[in-house]
Amino acid sequence: MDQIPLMRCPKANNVGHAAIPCVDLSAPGAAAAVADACRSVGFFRAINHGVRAAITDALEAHAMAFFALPAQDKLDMSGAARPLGYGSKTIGSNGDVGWLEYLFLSVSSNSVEISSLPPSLRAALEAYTAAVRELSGRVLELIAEGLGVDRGLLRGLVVGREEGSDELLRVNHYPPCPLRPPGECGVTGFGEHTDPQIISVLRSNCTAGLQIKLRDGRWVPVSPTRKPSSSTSETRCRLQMHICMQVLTNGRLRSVKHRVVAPEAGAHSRLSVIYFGGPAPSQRIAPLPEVMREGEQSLYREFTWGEYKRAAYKTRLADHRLSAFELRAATQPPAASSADPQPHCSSCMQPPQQQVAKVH
Ligand SMILES: O=C(O)CCC(=O)C(=O)O
Ligand SMILES: [Fe+2]
Repeated sequence: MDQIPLMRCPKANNVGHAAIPCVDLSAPGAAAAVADACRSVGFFRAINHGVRAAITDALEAHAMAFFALPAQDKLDMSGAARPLGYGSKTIGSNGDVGWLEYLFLSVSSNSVEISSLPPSLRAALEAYTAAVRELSGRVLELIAEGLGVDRGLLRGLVVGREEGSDELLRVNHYPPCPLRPPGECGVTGFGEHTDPQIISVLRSNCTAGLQIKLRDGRWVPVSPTRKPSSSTSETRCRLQMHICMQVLTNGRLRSVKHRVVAPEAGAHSRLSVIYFGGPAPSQRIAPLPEVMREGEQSLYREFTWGEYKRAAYKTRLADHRLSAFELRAATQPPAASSADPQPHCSSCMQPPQQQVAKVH
């Protein structure tokens, strides 16, 4: 038994399902639709993406079997997350907590780094990574096309680099939480954040919990996907544009803030798998001249991916990870933190409190 502090997570506005674009990646207008979704929301649901349901189903089954093992076995197989490995309730090393356990892996060279994972899980992770890497490459091509730049420009940062790239896979398991905070609040599964890489592909089992923040500030739930029928060969994936895409496009594409509310007692466990694509540590990151208009001021200074990652690992989940690289920061006094204020429960009108709960 463990004792951990829990944060309350306000429930989202129940209005936004329609606000999340759905893009058919095989349709003729896919490039424009993807670029539009990345400009407006920073998040979309993809269909006809080519990742077969058999691959996601196998990963889901093997991951669930792994999470059902005793805690010590999970730690012995993968090591404690620092930041890679098996983690439970703590996220990163800067004080973030959530009602979840997870595996966080480097999957850069087509082979999952943690060699002591069960072979069937490793094989499922490798098959999934290969499929999702390909999907990410296609989406990066579509984004480039939608932005009117060379098709290979963004893909080349992440996929097929000889010197390797920075690809990570996170498998999150959120068991139902027996606690019910008062009012319209749930328990935080994964706190508010923007993902740190260039592109993320998120796939979850058919459970609710994910919320995203729209440009107008409203948090909206992302509706769970339906179980695929036997005639459907692929499940739905969600794609998110991430923080460094914001730099590369000089703010044209925005990172989306998102968070997860843990399932309530009696609900199904949530399982999500997120692929995070990023470049090699030596890659220089700066707004792409091809994307900018003549005379446009760069909003960010140039940095290397390695420099950015070192800074990112020092931040907390809700922190704004780009502040050190914003050029405005050099001329204006920096805000204490550009993260949103701590969430309040709308119905109980109290700041979230830390509750101490016993969890298994
Ligand atoms: O579990 C989810 O659905 C999302 C988790 C997430 O945002 C992350 O791991 O970065
Ligand atoms: Fe995330």
